[in-house]
Amino acid sequence: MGVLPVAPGETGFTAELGRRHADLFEAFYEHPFLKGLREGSLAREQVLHYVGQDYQYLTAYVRCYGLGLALSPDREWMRFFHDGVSVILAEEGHAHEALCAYAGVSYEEAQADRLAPSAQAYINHMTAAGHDTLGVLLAALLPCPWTYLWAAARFTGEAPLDPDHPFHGWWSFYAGAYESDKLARTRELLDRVAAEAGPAERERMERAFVTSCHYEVRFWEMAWSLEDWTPPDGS
Ligand SMILES: Cc1ncc(CO)c(N)n1
Repeated sequence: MGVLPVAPGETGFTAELGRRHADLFEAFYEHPFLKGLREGSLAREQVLHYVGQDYQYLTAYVRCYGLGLALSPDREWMRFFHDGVSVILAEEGHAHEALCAYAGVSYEEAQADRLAPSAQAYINHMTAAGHDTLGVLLAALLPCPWTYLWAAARFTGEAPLDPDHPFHGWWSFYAGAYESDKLARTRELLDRVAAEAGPAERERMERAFVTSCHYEVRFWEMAWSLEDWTPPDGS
């Protein structure tokens, strides 16, 4: 087991989730696609497949924040979802642009016109959570910032990021403060709803969280294997 996503002594619902499912964070970190992002060794078409799908994924993520707005009990929650939407719309493209620069294409050229199966499944899962409770929705949305932030902090914490690293812009974006605020805030709000939820809802929250963790790993696998809708040939 590598570096835990939760600091020793941290308490609360999300700390328990992180501890219980640390194996999925590890699978995320060790996936060959993320290893390729660390080592700067990905094939151009893998990077482009990822960018095209991730653009669509983040668009869906913004829609899920819209569902969160609709479920918000007060303006504090509304501000959280509103600010999250702003960061994604205004900032997160920079991470993709760093990948496009590596592949030598414009952002427009990297766009995909169809979701791959794993991206579609992840989006469907988050959207369904948005029709449950605020707690279940937020639990489904948490692995997105948590896995990336934790991975970026871990990687850039091991050694200073080489300014000439081919994916420097991508790693520095996720290691940056913007996202790290979002993670702390998401965990704080989720801990708060979990404390008020009954056992049945907390169980649905955990299930939603774990499913999203699995989908994070599968998103790498999708990009790594250039997954699309071509039916298996049966051989
Ligand atoms: C699939 C996925 N998960 C998490 C993030 C981080 O925002 C992202 N860009 N894409």
